Amino acid sequence: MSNTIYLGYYFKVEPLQPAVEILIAELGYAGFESFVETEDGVTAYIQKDEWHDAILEDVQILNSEEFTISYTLEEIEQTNWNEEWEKNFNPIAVDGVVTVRAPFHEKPNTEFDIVIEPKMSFGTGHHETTHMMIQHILKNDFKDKSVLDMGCGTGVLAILAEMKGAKPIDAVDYDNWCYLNSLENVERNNCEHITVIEGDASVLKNKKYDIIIANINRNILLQDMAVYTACLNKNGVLFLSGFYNDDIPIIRQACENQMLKFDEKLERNQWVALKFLN
Ligand SMILES: C[S@@+](CC[C@H](N)C(=O)[O-])C[C@H]1O[C@@H](n2cnc3c(N)ncnc32)[C@H](O)[C@@H]1O
Repeated sequence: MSNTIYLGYYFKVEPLQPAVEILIAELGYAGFESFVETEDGVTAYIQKDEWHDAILEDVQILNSEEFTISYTLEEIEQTNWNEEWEKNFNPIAVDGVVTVRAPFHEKPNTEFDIVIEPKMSFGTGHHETTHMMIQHILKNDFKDKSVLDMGCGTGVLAILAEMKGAKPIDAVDYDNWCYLNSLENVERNNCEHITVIEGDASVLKNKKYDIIIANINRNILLQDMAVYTACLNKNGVLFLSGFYNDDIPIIRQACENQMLKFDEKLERNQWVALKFLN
């Protein structure tokens, strides 16, 4: 890690909230890896290798007339990411039942205590979509269910599924960093039933699951929906997130094309997490 070249985008945002929160979420989906909130906005980092010309094209809040957002850009050699995120990562509590925290935070009193070293993978519980997927997992029966966590990030959802009694569990991510980070976090939480796999939907051939959790993004979900549903057992459950309220009709249609039935919606700040039944 020590010599990786990053690009730092220094965003100035006026007024700050909720624009900064939305900006971070959108940049996260565009591929930015790390964020540091500042007095007048936010600094967002992306590896130079991951950067492309159209990186800000889908960041819709930049076109908003409600907020004034400007930025400057700088190339940096980042050597101390851990220190940056440790300063900015607070524990997250979901519904007073689950805490997602880093190893250096104090042990909480919640029923489920998930310790993750997020470094740069998505899945600290801070994002709306992770938060709602945690809520879905809490509300549903996972005892002895086989589970796929597709796009596992830090592995946080797979880890909670195991804590709720699921087994066996496959946690899949196509990003090498997320794969390694999930392996670390699985071990850190003493999970025994999770297999972490590096890859995309192509690794799902001949697999079957009672429950599939996929918090990815609209386009990947639409692209891989048929593969997911082929892996879902009869009476299985599919949880989807990583998209906005406005995307529901197209996602619902894709699920209904696969004969899945819409069952429940959770919503936070226009992000949604849907539950479908097979
Ligand atoms: C929004 S994050 C979700 C992380 C975590 N599951 C959570 O809920 O916080 C989406 C993850 O999906 C992964 N991903 C994106 N496209 C993928 C694909 N086609 N196959 C597998 N993983 C993918 C990304 O690397 C990222 O870690």
